[in-house]
Amino acid sequence: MTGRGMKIGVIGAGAWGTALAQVAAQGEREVMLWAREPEVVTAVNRGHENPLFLAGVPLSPTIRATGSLGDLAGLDALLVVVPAQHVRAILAETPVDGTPLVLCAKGIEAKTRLLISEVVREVAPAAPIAVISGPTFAHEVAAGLPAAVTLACEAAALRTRLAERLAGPAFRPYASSDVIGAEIGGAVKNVLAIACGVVEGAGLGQNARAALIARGFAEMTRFGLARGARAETLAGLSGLGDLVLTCSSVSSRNFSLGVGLGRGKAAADLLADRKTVAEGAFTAPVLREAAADVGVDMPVAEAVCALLGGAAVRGVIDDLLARPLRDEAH
Ligand SMILES: NC(=O)c1ccc[n+]([C@@H]2O[C@H](COP(=O)([O-])OP(=O)(O)OC[C@H]3O[C@@H](n4cnc5c(N)ncnc54)[C@H](O)[C@@H]3O)[C@@H](O)[C@H]2O)c1
Ligand SMILES: O=P(O)(O)OC[C@H](O)CO
Repeated sequence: MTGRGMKIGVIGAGAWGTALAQVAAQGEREVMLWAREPEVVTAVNRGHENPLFLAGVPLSPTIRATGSLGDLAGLDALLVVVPAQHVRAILAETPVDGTPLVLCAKGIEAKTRLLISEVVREVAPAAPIAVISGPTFAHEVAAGLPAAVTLACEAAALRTRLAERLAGPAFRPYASSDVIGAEIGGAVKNVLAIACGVVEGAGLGQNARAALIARGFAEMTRFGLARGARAETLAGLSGLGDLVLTCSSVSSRNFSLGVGLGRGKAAADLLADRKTVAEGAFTAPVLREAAADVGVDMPVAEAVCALLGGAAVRGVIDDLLARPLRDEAH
């Protein structure tokens, strides 16, 4: 079978799961979308919209929503798009067996320090794994605006089939075999986006933001290389590409969280009662631990942890600027 005939299911009907269902439904192909919220199931099936997470985007009528994970049995591939901290629990209830899983969450599991592919190898050991990651605001992708992603999978045949299945006139997957590299870029950029939001919120200027993106990329690269990622993946769509996007726009939930912190608001207040996820808030503390595990210095990520923990913005910035001078290559 060519990739074009693959039957696709999507687990998670937040903004990104809904946008990816829309991508997979191009050409009037059927897609099964699992939503946790019954009102989302009803809205997608009756009104072809997801007002809770992707308001204002008309969805393809060939997307069928379900609240039962059992309805995903027997499909040819499942896109896993629940937030990183929930992937383990949701997959434990999903009939996966040997179905390929395409991991789309950007984060690190807090209680284990595992990348999501490592979590999935524990919970669904027979499933082949791929990762989609890159600079993709869901509302733009769902509206059919051009976007490109890294599609990483070690198995060349599956990689090709998934790329054939998901590519569209405006959605371009670029193939890679570096699963860990694609995951690390997506997870780390969310933490760095919070830092860039702080720069914006505290009014520190465009020079400071550009410096932070460059030094943040140096941190991402040090950590990624220590964990076995390839440098070209980190410099590609899922690393530098997504870092630049997320560090430049209030469309990013992580950047916006940072703006609030930079204006002196408390993290607890900014995070309370939110329906949408700012993954960097969960990733920052575990990234600090994971970096220490491999002996990598990540001062920007450390600063984000301090701010999320309630430290005053001015003091954290002063500490960052007062660090000993060093070679740029380190
Ligand atoms: N939104 C984007 O533009 C975008 C783009 C690329 C990647 N991502 C990544 O996709 C992942 C999902 O983000 P999103 O933006 O689609 O979500 P969202 O913020 O739009 O919605 C929150 C999601 O979390 C789910 N959820 C909440 N509590 C849960 C629980 N206990 N168990 C399982 N699911 C639960 C909700 O059902 C909903 O699907 C994240 O890792 C995010 O970083 C998002
Ligand atoms: O809104 P954010 O910060 O979760 O970013 C969304 C995507 O990851 C951008 O690629």
